[in-house]
Amino acid sequence: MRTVVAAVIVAPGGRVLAAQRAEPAALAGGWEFPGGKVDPGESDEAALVRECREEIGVEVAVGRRVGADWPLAEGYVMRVWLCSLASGEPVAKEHLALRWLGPGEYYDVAWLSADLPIMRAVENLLPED
Ligand SMILES: Nc1nc2c([nH]c(=O)n2[C@H]2C[C@H](O)[C@@H](COP(=O)(O)OP(=O)(O)OP(=O)(O)O)O2)c(=O)[nH]1
Repeated sequence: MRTVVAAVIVAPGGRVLAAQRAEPAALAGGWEFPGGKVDPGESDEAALVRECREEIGVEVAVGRRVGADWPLAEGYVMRVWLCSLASGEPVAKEHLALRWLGPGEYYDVAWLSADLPIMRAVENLLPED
């Protein structure tokens, strides 16, 4: 079983960063949390920081975990953490677009099917404004 890590980057005002996948064709256009596969020998947290640096050009501070292992297709599980921005502003290096979703906008994008329950869990963790 391989692990995919993903970062729910939370900014002031309860904004959450969503990223639109560019590939593969089956997932292109769907929205996800920045992240990717953990490399052999790499820790989950190191992979999370690396992927955010590579994909959106920011340094993140890793916070609390969201849920346990979230099932993905094809022998993968996803592990998710709340993160905050330590430095930089996100830019789409590998995605089609990035979008900050404020409270009331969390379901305004077409989340990948695995991500919809994660967004619901995140909503319960974020303080209400
Ligand atoms: N990063 C990320 N992947 C997700 C999410 N939801 C979801 O179903 N996935 C799936 C899509 C992909 O099949 C897999 C992650 O693969 P990836 O393409 O992001 O991994 P990677 O950056 O390491 O890319 P690669 O080196 O394998 O090309 O997990 C999510 O929120 N974030």
